[in-house]
Amino acid sequence: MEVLDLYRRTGALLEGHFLLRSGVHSPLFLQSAALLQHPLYAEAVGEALGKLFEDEKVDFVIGPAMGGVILAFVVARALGARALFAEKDGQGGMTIRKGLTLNPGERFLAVEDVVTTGESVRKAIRAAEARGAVCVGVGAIVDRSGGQAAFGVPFRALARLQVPQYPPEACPLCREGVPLEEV
Ligand SMILES: O=P(O)(O)OC[C@H]1O[C@H](OP(=O)(O)OP(=O)(O)O)[C@H](O)[C@@H]1O
Ligand SMILES: O=C(O)c1cc(=O)[nH]c(=O)[nH]1
Ligand SMILES: [Mg+2]
Repeated sequence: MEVLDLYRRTGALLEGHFLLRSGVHSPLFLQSAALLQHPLYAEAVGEALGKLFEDEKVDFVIGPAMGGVILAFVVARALGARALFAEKDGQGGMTIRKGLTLNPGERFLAVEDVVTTGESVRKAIRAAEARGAVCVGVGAIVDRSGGQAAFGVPFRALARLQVPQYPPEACPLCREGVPLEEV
């Protein structure tokens, strides 16, 4: 499966001038919600990503909300595991709501729609580790970190992209006056 085609086909591959979560600017943005709103595509992505981790015997899959919620569900379904999510805690971190079951020693896979710095999925990992679970891998639909993101466990993605990104003060799109979009 060529996932970038799915992004393109569903109008999820945006070109322009975007502010990313990490504060940098980029001419390309992957709007995963536009792809994952299609259950059949979401399921296909979940199966393909799950396949990359089928030997890991995970108890649950967790993703950082919002982008990681549907993804964790479809990957968990493909692996026969539980699906959890971590939520922004309003203080820069992520938390897992009390009602979600999570036992010390359980093995989990963390999933993310798009990894740029990896900081968002790292926060979800920390939230699960704080409850005693053990991270055995990180999966992403797209790794756009340019090989920079690392988690100390196997990190696998369905696609890897090399995309320009700029600190705001050195952004050529800002200099050209292209309006900045906060998606
Ligand atoms: O690797 P990073 O530098 O952390 O950037 C990537 C993150 O940014 C987006 O989430 P965002 O928090 O913007 O919004 P969401 O609620 O739609 O997931 C995306 O879903 C990733 O979680
Ligand atoms: O880095 C981000 O914030 C980011 C990049 C991207 O392509 N898509 C997304 O949802 N977030
Ligand atoms: Mg996200």
